[in-house]
Amino acid sequence: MDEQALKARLPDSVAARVQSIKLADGRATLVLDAAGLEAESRDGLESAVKQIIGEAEGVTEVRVAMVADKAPAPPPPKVPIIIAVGSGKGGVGKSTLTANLAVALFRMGRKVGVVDADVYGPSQPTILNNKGEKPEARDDKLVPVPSPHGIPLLSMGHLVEPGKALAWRGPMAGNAMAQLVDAHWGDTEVLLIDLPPGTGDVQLTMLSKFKPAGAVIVSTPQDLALIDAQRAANLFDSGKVPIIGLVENMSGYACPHCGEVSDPFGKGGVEAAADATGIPFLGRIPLALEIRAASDAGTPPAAGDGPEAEGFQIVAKRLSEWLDKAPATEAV
Ligand SMILES: Nc1ncnc2c1ncn2[C@@H]1O[C@H](COP(=O)(O)OP(=O)(O)OP(=O)(O)O)[C@@H](O)[C@H]1O
Repeated sequence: MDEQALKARLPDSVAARVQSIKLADGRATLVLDAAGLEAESRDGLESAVKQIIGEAEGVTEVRVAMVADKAPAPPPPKVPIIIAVGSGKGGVGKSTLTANLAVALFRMGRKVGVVDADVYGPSQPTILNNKGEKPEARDDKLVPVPSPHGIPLLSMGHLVEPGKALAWRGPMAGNAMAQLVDAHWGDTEVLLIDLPPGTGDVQLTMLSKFKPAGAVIVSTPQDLALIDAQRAANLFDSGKVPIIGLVENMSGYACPHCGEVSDPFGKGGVEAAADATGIPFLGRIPLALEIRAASDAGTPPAAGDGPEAEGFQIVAKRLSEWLDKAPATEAV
């Protein structure tokens, strides 16, 4: 059998890639043009050629060399848009808001993930209901843990025993946060980061390593909480992170017995502060026992259609409008 007859055994699409073919002493040597092929297709091409040519009479060995002028450019890694959720002080409902915003955005059709960077008091595995699960690692990066509400999550709560991270010093906490963000987020479009309260190392690491596209700040209507919220806003401002807006949590309490609405922390303070500083006001979430009970039970109100879902839906809608116009996130 001569070389042309050997080439004729190959399908046309493969034969078109043959740059040279030689047959000597039973050994067939082919040089194939592999331009534009991904690694998997190259492997497939090589084994197909080896098989077809190897079956020809008089061929005892097949050698295939692939050449390509240019390797195909790998697709650019997809980077989710990072939104930080911060507060000046603890206990104002930042974690509750983050989880419910994620769920509300998901129900609006967005692919959302959550990073629980609150290394000192991780509560997202409880709220999003995947406590006790452990993320796997692939190629030195963590794989987010799915949750029943459609939100993949990475939390320090998945990695350390409750309370263990309390003794961590700043850089350790910052590094831990970096591992949670720089993970296999797949096709996640929006990553909400639940930050620890205040303006410490985790926040600084985040600003230097993964600059968020924007920040949402949560406050209660109390004067002191507002001053702290302003401090958090200043931190984002100085890191040139646009502040998407302020959310007032625990505003107005409806008594479950008589229905009377009272304002344990004052009313409208956050909106007034937003007006005064020119920061957009995204909405208010009432203080409701159901919100607390639902969070503890791993059923965030935004996953249902009860009255407690409404405030979260309004804030999520405003955030979604902001996302439509958001600038591209800088590479992670
Ligand atoms: N609107 C609300 N109505 C009733 N309870 C709420 C509301 N928002 C939050 N809570 C409850 O208040 C407590 C603190 O909320 P959360 O953990 O979300 O605050 P946080 O700001 O993230 O606190 P930390 O920073 O300390 O983790 C939780 O028990 C939560 O269920």
